[in-house]
Amino acid sequence: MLIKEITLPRNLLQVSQATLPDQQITVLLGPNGSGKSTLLAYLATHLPECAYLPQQNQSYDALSVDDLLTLGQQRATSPLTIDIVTELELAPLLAKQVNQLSGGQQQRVWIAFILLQNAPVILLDEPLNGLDLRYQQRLLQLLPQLKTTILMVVHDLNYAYRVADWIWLVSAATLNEGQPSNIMTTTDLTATFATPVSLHQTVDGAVAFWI
Ligand SMILES: Nc1ncnc2c1ncn2[C@@H]1O[C@H](COP(=O)(O)OP(=O)(O)OP(=O)(O)O)[C@@H](O)[C@H]1O
Repeated sequence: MLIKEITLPRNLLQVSQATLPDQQITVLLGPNGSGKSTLLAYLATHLPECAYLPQQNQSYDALSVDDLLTLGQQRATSPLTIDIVTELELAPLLAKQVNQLSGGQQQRVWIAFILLQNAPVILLDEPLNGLDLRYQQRLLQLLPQLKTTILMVVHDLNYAYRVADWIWLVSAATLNEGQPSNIMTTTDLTATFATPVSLHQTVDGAVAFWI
């Protein structure tokens, strides 16, 4: 596994370097206000060739969905082989204006806009915001197929555990990183979120976090 060493801002975290595994999914976990969005915004301006989905989307609202997705495609240096419009079921929305869509529909469109750019690094700040179960599941299946380097903020521990190859856990200006089973321990999660977290193993071996 190739690992990118990246430099982090000293004013945000006590650690100055972290690893972003190449073509893997890294999930950034941490409490509200711990600096996850700030870190992603910093990386978006310091990592070359990355596509960035902020927590609040920019306003290209007057554009049609079709035009916005075309803009995403135009930013790609090579076209994506996966059909994102089909994967995220966007065909019925193409003729509509982005600002005429529901919150969850808009989020799907913005995710598609980012993924279509086929960037070597993708930064997603809480991409699950507004997505119902069906599209959370779609994204869970879609992201690993992209085979690109992804760093995403997720609050749902179970989703994080399932999608992540690697975890960054931020808290009190520290960053602990490693494989999900090493970092997402009940002791560390309980301490990080100042909330009791327990872990249950189902009969088929799946792991479930409970709060
Ligand atoms: N626009 C801003 N101006 C001033 N301070 C800000 C601004 N945005 C965030 N902060 C501060 O920076 C710190 C980190 O915020 P950030 O949004 O990065 O946290 P976060 O971990 O993404 O939180 P959340 O889980 O709530 O999204 C917080 O203390 C916050 O108050």
